[in-house]
Amino acid sequence: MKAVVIGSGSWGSGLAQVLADNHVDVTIWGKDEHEIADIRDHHRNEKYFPEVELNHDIKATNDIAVVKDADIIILSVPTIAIEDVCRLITPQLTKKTIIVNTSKGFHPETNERMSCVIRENIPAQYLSSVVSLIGPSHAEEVVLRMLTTICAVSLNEADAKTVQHLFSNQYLRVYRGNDEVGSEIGVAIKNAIAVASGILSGIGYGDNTKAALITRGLAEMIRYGTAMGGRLETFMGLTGMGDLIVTCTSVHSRNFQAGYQIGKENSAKDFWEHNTKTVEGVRTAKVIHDIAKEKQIDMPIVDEVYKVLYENKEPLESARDLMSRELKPEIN
Ligand SMILES: NC(=O)C1=CN([C@@H]2O[C@H](COP(=O)(O)OP(=O)(O)OC[C@H]3O[C@@H](n4cnc5c(N)ncnc54)[C@H](O)[C@@H]3O)[C@@H](O)[C@H]2O)C=CC1
Ligand SMILES: O=C(CO)COP(=O)(O)O
Repeated sequence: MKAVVIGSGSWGSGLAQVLADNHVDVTIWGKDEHEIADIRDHHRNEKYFPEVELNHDIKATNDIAVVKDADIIILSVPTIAIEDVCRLITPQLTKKTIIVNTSKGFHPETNERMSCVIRENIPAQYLSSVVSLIGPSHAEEVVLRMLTTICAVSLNEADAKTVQHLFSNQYLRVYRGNDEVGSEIGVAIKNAIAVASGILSGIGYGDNTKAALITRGLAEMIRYGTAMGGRLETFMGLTGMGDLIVTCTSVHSRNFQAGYQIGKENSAKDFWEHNTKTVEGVRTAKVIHDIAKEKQIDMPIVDEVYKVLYENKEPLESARDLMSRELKPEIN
């Protein structure tokens, strides 16, 4: 089995190491020459994990021809780059391949889910199926081989099983699922809620606030996700509640960190001017806000994140407005 990981950032490096630990022949392809040279020559990815020595069996290259005879290709780039990398690899493909999606969010213009974007851009003769490998998994902990569980979600059960077995080991346990809609929506929305979690912590609120945010954030995820066709039980699992918890509570989360800065400064201005990191929740908040408005789905937390990010609303005012909404029964 030959695997190629597209993307030499934090998650691409983390997943490549899992495969190398499992004795799979794995090569990382990246466009960033410095990241690739660092992995290839020094077995490190200093930009993301300054203290970590990666598995020496991970190969790395800038040459996209590496995907030619791959049995499985793992896409680990931000959602804005998924269509580009599909177009880049397609002319190289010579046989049917499993494409693994690991990105969390929507297409930057069409707002489509990642599996749909991949199916539209990789011709059927080269695509066995799309499997999304998603769940609560910060790369910073996976590279240190800390116990982690994720889910291989696909409409093709045989390919989901292949991915499940390929990645599972003593520190990474991979479950299987087939609710593509629910899972992909769950892992996208949790990023927008994690921005809210960071904002509230940045303002200075505590654990009660975080518990409230996670619980009511889950209610919004379920309301939106089931309206879009996801199954209720999916949102109780790793790609729903699981990913929501880890992203809303972890210092590793870039979505949480972005929100924290915004809450501390009581403004999103500096974030917009200076951010260079991958913060998927920022665009996701806009997508969910726009679609929920059109479909009249009540999403008060996501709406306030949207207002802070795109309408210059002060986070303190957003928190006040959330608390002074009409009083309701808990289950709705
Ligand atoms: N970092 C993590 O712990 C996890 C990240 N994810 C998801 O994985 C996706 C990728 O995120 P990260 O690896 O964390 O981002 P990152 O910011 O650490 O790395 C992104 C990588 O993609 C490359 N890239 C960007 N645009 C590109 C393009 N047009 N063509 C080729 N390469 C391009 C960059 O050079 C960089 O190497 C995101 O959707 C994220 O939500 C999912 C689970 C865990
Ligand atoms: O998706 C993740 C963990 O499951 C990574 O979260 P961040 O993108 O917020 O760092």
